[in-house]
Amino acid sequence: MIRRTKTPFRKELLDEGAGVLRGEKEVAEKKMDEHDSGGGRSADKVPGADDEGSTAPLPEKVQVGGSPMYKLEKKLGKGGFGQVYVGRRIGPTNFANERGGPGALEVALKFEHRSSKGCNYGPPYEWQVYNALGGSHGVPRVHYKGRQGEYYVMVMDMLGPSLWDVWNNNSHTMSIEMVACIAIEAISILEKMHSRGYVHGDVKPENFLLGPPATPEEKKLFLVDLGLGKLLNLPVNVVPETFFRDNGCLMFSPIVACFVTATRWRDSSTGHHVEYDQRPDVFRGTVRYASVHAHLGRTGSRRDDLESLAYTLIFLLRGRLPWQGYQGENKGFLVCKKKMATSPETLCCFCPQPFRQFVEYVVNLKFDEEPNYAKYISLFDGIVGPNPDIRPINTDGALKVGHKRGRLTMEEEEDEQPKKKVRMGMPATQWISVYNARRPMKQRYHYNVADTRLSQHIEKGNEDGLFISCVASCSNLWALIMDAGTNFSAQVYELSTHFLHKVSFDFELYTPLNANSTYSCLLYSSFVFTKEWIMEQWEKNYYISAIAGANNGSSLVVMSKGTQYLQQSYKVSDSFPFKWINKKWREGFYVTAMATAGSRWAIVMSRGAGFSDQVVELDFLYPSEGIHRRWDSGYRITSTAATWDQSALVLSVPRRKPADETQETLRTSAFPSIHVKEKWAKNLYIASVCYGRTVS
Ligand SMILES: Nc1ncnc2c1ncn2[C@@H]1O[C@H](COP(=O)(O)OP(=O)(O)OP(=O)(O)O)[C@@H](O)[C@H]1O
Repeated sequence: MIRRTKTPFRKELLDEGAGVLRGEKEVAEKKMDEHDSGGGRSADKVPGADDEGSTAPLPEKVQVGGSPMYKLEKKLGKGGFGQVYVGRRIGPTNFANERGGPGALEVALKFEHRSSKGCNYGPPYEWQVYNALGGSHGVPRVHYKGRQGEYYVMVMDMLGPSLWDVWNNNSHTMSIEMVACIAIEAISILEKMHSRGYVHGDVKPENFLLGPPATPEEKKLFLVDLGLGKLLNLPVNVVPETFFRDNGCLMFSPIVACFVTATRWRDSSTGHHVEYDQRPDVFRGTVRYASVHAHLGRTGSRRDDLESLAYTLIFLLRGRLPWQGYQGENKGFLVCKKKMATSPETLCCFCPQPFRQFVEYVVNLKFDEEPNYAKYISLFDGIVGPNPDIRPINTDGALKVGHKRGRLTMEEEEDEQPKKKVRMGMPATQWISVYNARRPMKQRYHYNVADTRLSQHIEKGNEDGLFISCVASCSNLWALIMDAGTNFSAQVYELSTHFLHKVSFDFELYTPLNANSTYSCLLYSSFVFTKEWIMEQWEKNYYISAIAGANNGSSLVVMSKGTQYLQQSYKVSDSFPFKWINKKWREGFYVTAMATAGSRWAIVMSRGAGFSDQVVELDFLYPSEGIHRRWDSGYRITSTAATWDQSALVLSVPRRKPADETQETLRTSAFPSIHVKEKWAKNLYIASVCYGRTVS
């Protein structure tokens, strides 16, 4: 079985991969920009698209893998990696004249340059997927493939226009019946693909093609572009170094793992669902149609294809999606935020009921939940005409799914529990409090504490032998948790109005490994005050042990002596700095404290944190599903922070397992004062607390 390892090597490896993905994201976004501004052009057919293939001229004639000879004719399309041309069969041949099939007079030739990112390890990854799926329901057949000169060439059945072309050529409209037929057929195509263990990963109107016009297949729907897995390829220059660093050829396997899990939801050797993971800097797909989970960097699974299909259908029906038109560097974040904030009712306000129901079903699917394809198909039965022969799109494939339909829906309806809806379109903020099992100890909390009252509580706590274990802020008032069991020997704190709000750059500071070495830091005048204070404390062997930020920009930094930390580094940034965290993970740092002030994040990472692995769950609401999955794998929440938009939870695996691993979390609209006492009665103590966005 291919498993993701929990070694630092894995982090490094995936980070390199993520670098590639960020590159790909730009491609996807660029395409969307073209799409958004031009309005009349398909994302795959943007002006200047020809430039990319200019590394080497395409051959005039092609013959690969025992195929007949083809002459290149008109260009059919172009994507991020490949160029597709009509190939006309020429010359003496033993092949019978066929319309389709291996002897077809006209074929589609897909060229991919050997230096393309999809070909770092040899033939494009898409070839493997076509080997497994080609010719199955809704997937075109590939007849020959091989390399000619600088290009990998795939000879496949010629198809017709894409759904985007049809929509575009029909004044940006499509009839309800047509879209309902597309829904039925597309769900059945995805069902077939998923049943073979694959997910597509880039479902969008441009990737659904009809059969060639004026042929018996002109109303048949096909799904193309099966090569999304290639996006996880690493660039050639990082491969050798990464491969050999751990000095074992087995180190190929994590690469294969991150490669394969991109397009398979089911592990081919074990038959199990692939493991859940979230890497917030990884994005696969096309911004406009991507699922929210894909935006957030979660491992792709069947639900993502269905969510993208839902957006595809609504786009074809309404001609526009509510998150179109965002531009700039922050586009992915803004689009994702808008998707989260758009309820199925709002998204489908001008669409017939079945479309809304479909959206509702698919956005509520769990990571490894088996979609009920038959039920989704049956939603659209009432819209399409009763006679399948005169439907605008052939829905034959769906009949096979439909055979099981009656039975399935009945069983399903009996068993089905009402589901909690995840996307209500109504943002709200709450307290998140995390409780750990501990040996009985004294813990004290204060909340709604104004700046002026802070010192009094802290001094009293110190007198009673308590030190601050965590801090948080709500409505510019502080919450303070003080414990007897921190193991700290001394503590200092700094209340500052200059910590977060004036900083307009990302910056970081390092403590020296020993007190004599020089600091390596960047200075920004507005930050000097707190920065200098922190550095002074670092000199005296105090380390940041808790941090909170208020909406008015002020901050509370608590530094303690007697921590196990060896070195510390922190960063303040406008968006969640996952890339930086990733980099620091590779250097042996782990997140030990987090805070937000307005929409800014402050992250503290430490060496010697006592963790063997760490992950981040980032979402526009409380990421319950991810947390439960992580808990099951031995992770426990160690830091929390939330802005008005997002909540981030850091989960870690401790090097030394506590005797009792119990951890509970609460979300409450008011500070959980009564609940805390109930938890204490069970020897559960507050380990982390924050206030911010947790419901949507
Ligand atoms: N078999 C085919 N017959 C006709 N046209 C095709 C065929 N395959 C692909 N095309 C056209 O070429 C375009 C690009 O193909 P495809 O999506 O496979 O390329 P890609 O480079 O892998 O794309 P992407 O950038 O989305 O990954 C399609 O949108 C479609 O217009």
